[in-house]
Amino acid sequence: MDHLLVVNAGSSSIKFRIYAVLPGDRLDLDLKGAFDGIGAHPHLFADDDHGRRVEDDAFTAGQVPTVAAALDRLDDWLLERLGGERPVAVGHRVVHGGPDFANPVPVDDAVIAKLEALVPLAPLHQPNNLLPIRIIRDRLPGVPQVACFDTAFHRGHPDVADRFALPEALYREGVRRYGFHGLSYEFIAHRLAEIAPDLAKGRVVACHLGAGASACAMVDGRSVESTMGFTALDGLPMATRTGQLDPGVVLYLVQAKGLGAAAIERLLYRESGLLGLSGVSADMRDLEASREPGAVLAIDYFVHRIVREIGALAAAMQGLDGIVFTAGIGENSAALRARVMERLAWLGLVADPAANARRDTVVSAAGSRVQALVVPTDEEFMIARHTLATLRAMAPAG
Ligand SMILES: Nc1ncnc2c1ncn2[C@@H]1O[C@H](COP(=O)(O)OP(=O)(O)O)[C@@H](O)[C@H]1O
Ligand SMILES: CC(=O)OP(=O)(O)O
Ligand SMILES: [Mg+2]
Repeated sequence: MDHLLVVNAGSSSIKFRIYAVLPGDRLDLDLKGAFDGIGAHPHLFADDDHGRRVEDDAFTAGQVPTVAAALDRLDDWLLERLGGERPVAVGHRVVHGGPDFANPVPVDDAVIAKLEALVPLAPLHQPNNLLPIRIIRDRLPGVPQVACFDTAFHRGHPDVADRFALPEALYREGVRRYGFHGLSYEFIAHRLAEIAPDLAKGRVVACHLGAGASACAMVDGRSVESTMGFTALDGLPMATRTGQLDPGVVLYLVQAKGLGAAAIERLLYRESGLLGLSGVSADMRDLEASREPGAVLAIDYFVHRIVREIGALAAAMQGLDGIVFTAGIGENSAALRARVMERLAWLGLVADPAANARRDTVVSAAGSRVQALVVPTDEEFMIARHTLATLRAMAPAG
């Protein structure tokens, strides 16, 4: 039996899957797990194909301070799970594909060098995406690896959505509005076509609200706008990232306060967002449980910006047929969804509070002009499909 390994290394977690590749290239999940809470409350867990927990280990922050440290513990364990077998391929999420990569690609040294050059544009993610690629290249030489990009799904944007109002030369060298969370949005588009085919053909704003957060405008299943831009800093506020910020603030930090690039990067990527606003936590669960004024403000700001962006994306599409909530916060916080839906009443969205509390798929009321859905995302499934398709294109089965 052939197996496929999928690795989604993020800013604070490594999600992994092992799939059996069945005849007709159907994918059958064998193992699903994650090392999450890295640097805070590290936790390694995995479930087998029957959903039984086969691994459940908690660590101290000091034992697993970084994604690199987590990978150090994870690689032997994962190779053991493969039982000494070499997977047919390994698929990876890579956050930034830059101007060169609009599709998944087989990884070689030249590709790694190009992706390495994009590290400054995704400092929380790109180094963590490249590390497992290097580890597997060393430990399983010759096993094909495929990089699947968060930017790829957005590459068909109309020109006006792809640009900043900067001189053309900067656009040509790659200073563009790429958009991220593309694997997640591609999965949502795929899933909507199955569960709500009419809506899937319409105008939808999908809101990926996790540690990173963005919204994507989709028309007939294709991305036409994203709140994220050149980097995954733009748009909505996130766990520790600012979201949209007047670039004049950055000039002020340089000119009036003498901050250098490293200090600014730390501020914008790691000390801001829900954490910076609240002074309490980067985690929505902590904020929802807190009565601190900062925690209340952080959630108010998050809701305000989500609603603002949905309005802007609806205007960009000249109308709105539905919204989708996904990722950690979007899938799990009924309170957050309720507040967003309440503020979209003017667009014709009528919530169904009981359905929302139950986390039904459809959380808007029957007859609501704008539908609202909760759709759990599955970036790893999308990576697996792309990896297998890329593998088949490399070496046609015969
Ligand atoms: N039950 C819940 N209620 C509110 N927020 C939640 C809940 N469960 C998870 N979250 C939030 O989801 C976020 C993580 O989302 P996730 O999509 O897993 O992030 P990522 O993959 O980007 O690390 C956490 O910040 C946490 O606050
Ligand atoms: C692009 C991005 O922000 O990803 P994540 O939500 O995994 O941090
Ligand atoms: Mg994520």
